[in-house]
Formats: sequence, C-alpha cells, structure tokens
Amino acid sequence: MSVPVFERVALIGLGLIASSMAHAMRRAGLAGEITGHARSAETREIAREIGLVDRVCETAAEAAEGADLVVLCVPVGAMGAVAEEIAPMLKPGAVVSDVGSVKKAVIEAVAPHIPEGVHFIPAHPLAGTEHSGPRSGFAELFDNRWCLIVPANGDIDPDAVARLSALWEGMGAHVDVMDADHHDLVLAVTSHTPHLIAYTMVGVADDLRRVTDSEVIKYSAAGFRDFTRIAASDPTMWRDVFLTNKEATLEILGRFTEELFALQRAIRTGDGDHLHDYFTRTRAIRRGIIEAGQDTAAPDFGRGAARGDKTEPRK
Ligand SMILES: NC(=O)c1ccc[n+]([C@@H]2O[C@H](COP(=O)([O-])OP(=O)(O)OC[C@H]3O[C@@H](n4cnc5c(N)ncnc54)[C@H](O)[C@@H]3O)[C@@H](O)[C@H]2O)c1
Ligand SMILES: O=C(O)C(=O)C[C@]1(C(=O)O)C=C[C@@H](O)C=C1
Repeated sequence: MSVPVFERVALIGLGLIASSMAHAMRRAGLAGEITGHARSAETREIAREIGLVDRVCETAAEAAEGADLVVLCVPVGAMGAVAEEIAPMLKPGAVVSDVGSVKKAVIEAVAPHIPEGVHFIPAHPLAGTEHSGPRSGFAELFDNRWCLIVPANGDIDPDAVARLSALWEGMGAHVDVMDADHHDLVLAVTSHTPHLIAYTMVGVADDLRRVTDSEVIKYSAAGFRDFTRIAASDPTMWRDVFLTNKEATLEILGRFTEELFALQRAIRTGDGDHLHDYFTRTRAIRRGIIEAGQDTAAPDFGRGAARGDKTEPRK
C-alpha cells in the first residue's frame, strides 16, 4: 500500500468513471477515505450495497465537506449546478477537478463558483466503455490510457497539478497537459464526431431493419457490431457532449460531410483511383500508429493490425 495522495476524496456522480476511479484508487491505496454522492436514490442504494465508496452521502455538499479533492463525475451539462451546490463546503487549499468529455464549457460553468483559495484543475481521462452506472466500473479502466489535464484560466498551482497528476498516474494513466480549445477540437475529431457517426449508422440500419425484417442485425458483421457498441453509449452524457462542444463538432462534421460527398461522387462516377488513393492514405495512418507503438489506447488494435499488415495491397 502506498501513501495516500489525497487524504479525503469526494466523487460526485457515481457512474462508470467515478466507480472506476473508486476501484483504481483502492487498488493502489491513493485515498485515505472516499465519499460519494449520486443524484438518484437508486444509484446511492446500489453504491452502498456494493461498498463502492467508504461513505455514500445524501447530498453533494455533504460528500464534498472537508474533502481534499472533489471530482465532478456527472454529465457535462450538470457540472455547473453541482459546483454551485458544493462551493460553500469547500475547504481552503482543496482541489476540485472533473472528468467531463468537454473542457471549455465545463470551465465556463464551474470556474465562477470556485472560491478563492480552492484550486480548480479540470481533467479528462481518455478511457471509457458503452456502459454506465455504479456497477459498470473496474480498476483497470485507466491503465495505459491518457488523462489530459486542462488548466482553467489563471489557476495552474504547480503543487495541486502535481498531486492530481500523481493520482491519475497512480490509477494507471499517463498524464499530459492541454489547452481547453485544443482539447475540444481534438476530441471532436477522435471521439465526438465518431460517436455521432456511429449513432447515425445504427439509426439508419434500424430504419432498414423494419424493411428487411431484421436481416440487417442478424447478418451484421464485426464492423457494424463495433458501431452498435459505440451507439449504445449513455444518451444523457452524449446529448450534453454535443450541446456543449457545438462549435468544434460542427467544424469537424462540415469537413466530414465534404469528404463523404467526394467519396459519394467517386462511387457514382466509377472513380476507382480516388477511392483507392483515399483508402491507401487511411490505411497508412493506422499502420503508422501501430509502428510508433501508440496503440496502447486500444488493446485490440495491435492484433487486428498485425493481421492487416500481412495483406498485400490490391488494385
Ligand atoms: N463514459 C465514458 O466513456 C466517459 C469517458 C471519459 C469521461 N466521461 C465523462 O465522465 C462523466 C461521467 O460519465 P459516466 O460515463 O461516468 O456517466 P454515468 O452515466 O455512468 O454516471 C453519471 C452519474 O452522474 C449522476 N448524476 C447525473 N446528474 C447528476 C447531478 N445533477 N448531481 C449528482 N449526480 C448526478 C448519475 O446519477 C450517475 O451516477 C461525464 O461528464 C462524461 O462526459 C465519460
Ligand atoms: O471506448 C469507448 O467506449 C469510448 O467511447 C471512450 C471515449 C472515447 O471516445 O474514446 C468516450 C468518451 C470520452 O470522453 C473518452 C473516451
């Protein structure tokens, strides 16, 4: 057991990310005591039943009172209201962080409520699954994944950043620091737009299913099944992501639509060279990731790519 990085940690919201944090902190002895609160009585009951944290509190304010670290693990759209509720209970020198998938909107919603002398250090672990709720977490979720620390304007207290980084590293993650605007644009490319595409593709297939009497689902191959996994992700979380990362997502969707139209035209006009060149470029990107050894964020990647590497390019 190592020495706790924070003596008292409060987790507000007890879903996939908070429950994984609780397991990961316990695995490495990173917190002296963990308190927790979730809005729904049912979630609080389950958390008590499975012993997820040391103390389940009826209010967010009660959970945050006297904590050295408070982590907001609620949907992005709920962050501001939770910050306002806990603000009067925060002790001087405490660290407030969050795990939201969008950073600029969270900073705008939370920062105005943070009292003087309390450090607000937003963060985002780049790890998740399509599951949600207090039973869905597991200690290994953050192993070898990135956690991005996104300092809010003005507060970059080095000691507080170092302690939060040590906590995430103790939970298995690699830590990097990124500016909020850049974070939101990068995540719009790598996470938000791909989720929207998956939701759309599964919706299209569902419409077709009614026509073809379930053939689409019955005969769906692995690629489409991967889409259905992503499209099973929590509706509240993803509604909030798109409503709060509007600008960056619309920018990337605009570019995506242009490329899609170009591919559509190539198919219609029989422009095989365009299609082949495009697919060759995208395959090279995947291979580059594998060769650079940067595939740790997706354990399945390597195996699939190793098989793919042996295939000969075909015209
Ligand atoms: N799921 C992922 O893949 C993933 C990955 C990284 C970051 N995130 C971010 O982490 C946060 C939590 O996501 P999750 O996947 O753990 O969600 P989840 O749905 O599993 O859990 C959310 C929890 O928040 C609680 N909650 C909702 N509104 C609340 C409120 N107003 N007050 C108190 N509790 C409230 C719910 O009861 C639930 O316990 C989100 O901001 C999300 O963007 C999610
Ligand atoms: O693996 C998944 O299921 C995820 O969608 C995880 C994922 C991602 O897009 O990579 C989803 C949202 C996040 O904020 C971070 C990670």
